[in-house]
Parts: sequence; structure tokens; C-alpha cells
Amino acid sequence: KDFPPGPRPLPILGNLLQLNLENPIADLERLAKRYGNVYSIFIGQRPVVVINGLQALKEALVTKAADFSGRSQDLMVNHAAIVKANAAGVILADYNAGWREQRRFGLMTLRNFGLGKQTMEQNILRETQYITQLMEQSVGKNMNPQQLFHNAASNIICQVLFARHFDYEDEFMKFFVGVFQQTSKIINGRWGMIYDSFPIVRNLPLPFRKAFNLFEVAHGKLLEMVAENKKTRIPGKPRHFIDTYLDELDKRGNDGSSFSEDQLCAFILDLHFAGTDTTANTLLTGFLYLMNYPQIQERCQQEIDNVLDGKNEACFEDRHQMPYVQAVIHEIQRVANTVPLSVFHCTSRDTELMGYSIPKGTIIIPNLTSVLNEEGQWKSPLDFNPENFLNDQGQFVKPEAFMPFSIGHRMCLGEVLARTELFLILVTLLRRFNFIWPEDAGEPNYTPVFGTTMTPKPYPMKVQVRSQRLS
Ligand code: HEM
Repeated sequence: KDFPPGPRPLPILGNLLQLNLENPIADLERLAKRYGNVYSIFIGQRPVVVINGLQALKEALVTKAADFSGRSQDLMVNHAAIVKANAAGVILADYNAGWREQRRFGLMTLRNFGLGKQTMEQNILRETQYITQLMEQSVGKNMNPQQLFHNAASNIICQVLFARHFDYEDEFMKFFVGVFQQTSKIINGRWGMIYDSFPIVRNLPLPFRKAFNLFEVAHGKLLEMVAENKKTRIPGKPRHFIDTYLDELDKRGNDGSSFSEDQLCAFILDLHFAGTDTTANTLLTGFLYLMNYPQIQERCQQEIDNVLDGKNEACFEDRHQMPYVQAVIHEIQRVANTVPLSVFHCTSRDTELMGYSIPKGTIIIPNLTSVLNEEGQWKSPLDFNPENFLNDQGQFVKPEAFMPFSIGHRMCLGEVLARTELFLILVTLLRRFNFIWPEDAGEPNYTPVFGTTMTPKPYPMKVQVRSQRLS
């Protein structure tokens, strides 16, 4: 009674036949037009509530954050990632004291390792230097930037986790980047849906097993890494995230808290995963658009040249002098829609939303896509247009509907790191190069491949060193 309305489910299948399992975004939008911003669908026998639009999402994730911040523990992603690790990490942990403790520790440690401060900026700039050198070797040829940005984003978070820079051909690096790229597509894809809908198929050797195998091997590698690290660590003198976590474990002993070595490995995997595929795909979307909107690229370059005149390198503070670049980066994030359905939430108690009753334990899909292109919230919701973030005086403004990092208690823990990376990498590369859509590349395809993260289809890129360099 009073449960959100939705299409009538079939026995056993629920509403699966009404969704394109390769990419349900358009179907979810169609259902919102028919049933309103809060509606229900059945994934197999399981009820799921989809929340659309700024108003409903704010009410759920901010006003009623305590009710809507749980995570279901019975989805494929939990079984694949948590069971083998024997610990929930932070992304998939339910809304409880353990999650709160880990999240607080994660935020504090990221901050202490220089997030938003100089050390982190220096790390990002060093990695950008590395990309620059690789790009210089590709001048005049077509290059495929896909792996490049994944490796760079991975290395930046690896600095925090292990204080190490990996060569892009390193096996450790290639393995982990591969895990993230593949599992992101399996988890929210056809096979993930089938696993989540039909408990009876879960033990069968179907393609979703691949995600289980990958997470298991990844966990094993991280346990080895932590063991290796213990040999060289000096307690009380942390070099990176692992050392800091081990210091915390020493301090706590067996105090019954959520800290453990398994939890450390799960946390490392979470930060590495969340910090790689998201930032890399946002950058890939950015360059796809910048190459095909050369006038926008050029206007960014003019602003960058003016502000950085005489300076060796950019710093994150420079963003305040670059309203146009800021608008472009935010617009890239808006159209990239990198985590289109957020990470699924779950109600942690019986609750109400926009007049509907939703019982405890209901899976919640926060449809971020619906807000990032919501009519009435943007000047041009359907176009790539930096004016979405500029007022009449050309100043940068951030509308409330800009929520690629989600909102509320579960909001992205790496937001500051991600924003710093996007700014420093884009500014540094645009200052040095022109990015050109190759003549033989045909029409650009802006439709991404759906998954937990959206991935632009592979595309070629041409780089040209800018003739007028100012430093
Ligand atoms: C452009 C880049 C990024 C985007 C668009 C993004 C987006 C998101 C979104 C939508 C969520 C889900 C929030 C929710 O459940 O409501 C999330 C969670 C999370 N992100 Fe990010 N993220 C990005 C980069 C990063 C980076 C660089 C890190 C690592 C330092 C990171 C770490 C996390 C973690 C740990 C969570 C889980 C938070 C929790 O459940 O309490 N993310 N992110």
C-alpha cells in the first residue's frame, strides 16, 4: 500500500523485459515520464525504487539521509567483492558504525597525504608530465588515449595508497586497470542483472563468474602487497595509506572496531577502483568533446595562457581566475555522466518519500542522469554548452543540479581529488597541445557504453604541439 507506482511486473521476471539490459537509461527516463519521479520496478521478484529529478533526490539523499544511505548486501557486486575479501570496504558497506569509522579514516588520511594541498598537486603534475612526454612521442600520428588516462588516474591514486609510480607497462598496473574496466561493465550489465534477479542461477558457470574471479585474484595481490609493505614499514612513520592504516590497527588492537587487514585490502581496492575508472572516463569524454568543439578548446587555451603567463605550471587555486575553463570542466562532467545511476542505495528503515511508503531494505536507484539533464535546471540540458555554468557576466556558477558525485552522506569520498585531477590535467595538456579530431575518424560518436561507469567508445586523437608556448 502506498508503494511507488510502476509498470506491472510479470511473475518471476518482474519488469526485466521492459528494460534494455545493455543500457536501461532511456527506459528509466520513459518510466519517469509515465509514473513520476519516484516509481518502482521489479528486478526479478525484487522491488526497486528509482528516484529521479533534483527535488526527489534531495529529499531522499539529504533531508532523509539517515533513511536512504544504506547499501543492499545481496547484489552481485557485494558477493563478488565482499565475500572473498571478508570485509565490506567503504563503497559497498552498509550504513552503520563500521562504514562511518572507515569513511572518516579514509577522508582524514587522504587529507593528510596532501589532498588539495601541494603534495597531491605535485603528484598530479608529475603524472601529467609523464602523459605529456608520451603525447609528444605521438605528435603527427593518430593515438588512442584510452589506456593513457586510465593509467594516469590509477597512478595518481597509487601514490596515495603505496607511494609508488608504476610504469604503464607494469603487470600490476595492467592487471588492476583491467579489473576495473571489466568489472564495471559486468556489475550493472546484463549478467549482473540476471544474477541479481534470479538467485537460482547464482552458482552456475555464467559470465558473471568472471567478476568473482577477478576480485578474488585482486584481493590476493593486495594481501601480498600489504605483507611486503610490512617488511619495510617503521611504525609511527607512515609513508602512505597502507602504513597509516597499519598504525591505526596497532593503536586499536582488538578493540572490536571495523579495522582489520582484510578491511584494509578492501579499502585499497575501493579507492583504486573508484579513483581510476571515473576520472579516466571523464577525461576521455572531455577530449572527445574538446576535439569536436575547437572554438571551445581555443577559448580555454586563451584563458589558460592569460592566467598562467610567466608561470611554470598551474595550481588548483588558479581555477578562481579561470571561469570559462571551470565552466567547461563542469560541463564535461555533466555530459560525461560518469556514474549514471550512482552506486545503488538501500533504505535502512521503513520510510516515506514524496508521499509514498518505502519499506526497510528496498533497493534505491538514485538516477543521477535524470538530474544532470533535467529540463528546467539547465540553460541547454541536451547540448554540450559551457553556458550552463556561466551567468550573464561570464562568471562561473554551479547550479544545484550539478551532482555527478551524488549528494548526502554517501557522496563521493574522492571529490576533491577528482576535481583537482581534472583541472590540473586538462589545463596542463591544453596549454601544451592542440587536440584535433583526425580527418579520417568519421563522425564522432558521443553515445557512451553503459556500465557502473560510462565509457566513451574508443576514438582516435591527434595532438599538435602549440606553436606559441609561454613558459
Ligand atoms: C570524476 C570522478 C568521480 C566521480 C564522477 C565519482 C562519483 C561517485 C559517485 C556517484 C559515488 C556514489 C555516491 C553515492 O552512493 O551516493 C561515489 C562514491 C565514492 N567515490 Fe567517487 N567519483 C569520482 C572519483 C573518485 C576518486 C578519485 C575517488 C578516490 C579517492 C573516489 C572514491 C569514492 C568512494 C570511496 C566512494 C564511496 C563513498 C561511500 O560509499 O561512502 N571517487 N563516487
